[in-house]
Amino acid sequence: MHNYRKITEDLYWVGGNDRRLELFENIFPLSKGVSYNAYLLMDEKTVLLDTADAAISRQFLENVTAALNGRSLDYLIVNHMEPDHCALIEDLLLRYPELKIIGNAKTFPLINQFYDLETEGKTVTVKEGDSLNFGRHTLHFVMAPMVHWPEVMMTYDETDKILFSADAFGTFGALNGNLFNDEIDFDRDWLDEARRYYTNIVGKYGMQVQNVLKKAAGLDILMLCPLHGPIWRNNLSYILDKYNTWSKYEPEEKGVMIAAASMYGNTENMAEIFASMLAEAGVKNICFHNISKTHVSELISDTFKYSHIVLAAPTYNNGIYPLMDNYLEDMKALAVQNRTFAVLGNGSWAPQSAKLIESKLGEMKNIRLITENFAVKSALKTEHTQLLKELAEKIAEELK
Ligand SMILES: Cc1cc2nc3c(=O)[nH]c(=O)nc-3n(C[C@H](O)[C@H](O)[C@H](O)COP(=O)(O)O)c2cc1C
Repeated sequence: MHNYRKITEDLYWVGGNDRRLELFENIFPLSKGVSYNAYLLMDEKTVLLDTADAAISRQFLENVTAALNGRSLDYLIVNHMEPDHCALIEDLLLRYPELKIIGNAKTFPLINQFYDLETEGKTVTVKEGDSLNFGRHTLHFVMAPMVHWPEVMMTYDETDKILFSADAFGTFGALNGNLFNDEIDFDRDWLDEARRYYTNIVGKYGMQVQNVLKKAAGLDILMLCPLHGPIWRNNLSYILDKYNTWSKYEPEEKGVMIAAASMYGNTENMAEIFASMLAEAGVKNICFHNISKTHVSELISDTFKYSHIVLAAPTYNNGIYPLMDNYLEDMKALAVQNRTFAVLGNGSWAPQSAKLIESKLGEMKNIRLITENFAVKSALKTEHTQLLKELAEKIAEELK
């Protein structure tokens, strides 16, 4: 049975939710599912903006068929060629043989790479600033390369002032019936997943996001329609400001994130004691992760969120404890920058972890280190506590 939704007089949401998928991109845990959004414009011509993931093919096709209400589909705009949004192009071509596909010069080679489709004579290539009229609506195309693939573009409806923003402004999390941001408590229920989505999926491409934000600033936008998560139809500055902060790699909050790795509990104990010292020094905004329990995507999300980060890890085979090493590699890959780090090391015979972690942090941009090879042997002893206390007080002072 179809489950499409009306957005405006002639625009419909024809996407669907997947609450079964364990891992997005086979990496990121989805505790709250994910939505794949697609939009159908019913003008003199019928225009679909993106398709969906194969997992929701039946729901999507039923929605499109029902919303078309007996009409045929004239155009498909492919804003993004990632398979979670383009998996159903073939199904549409089979159902609507007259369908024309609108994309840019980078879209069509990707279609041919992923699929064996007969698209000869069925494509319309657009470039930056081009516009097409479909009756009442004129849509114009805004290239958004690397937000987060090279072919990504956004489509701006000049008539109703709606930006179809591809993956930008999207979030993990299935829609719970409510489709619009003004029907939900985004800050309470969605922000953490939106940050986790942005930082892990698009985080590397801050500069490209900045470019798109500049383009968006030149448009009069009343509604943002992303490919995942709720549609924004008021208070747009909230999500635009978040994107601005995240893409500039600026901390969202003054506070401390502690990421502790430990096998036998001694490094963890040191991190716990350090958390208490921070609290006693007056720091209120502290979050603590045992990195063996917290998925690295959440660690990355909090790394983007907090101003100060404490990494605590034992030495492992003359190297960094593997899960900490993996987290550091992810930080590097996602271009984490502009942060203050303190590193607490441990090792029973030749502690190396602090030195090695600090060296990796040194490869990242604008990282400030407030420790230098601080390491204990096996467990924290009173001889180290004064130093730790001073470190906690220094951080507290900086957060005032
Ligand atoms: C597989 C393995 C490899 C280790 N390699 C080193 C090492 O290269 N250098 C060192 O000083 N300690 C090494 N250690 C010892 C731990 O780093 C050390 O016992 C540390 O205190 C453990 O902290 P934890 O109680 O937080 O797990 C190793 C331990 C294990 C299990």
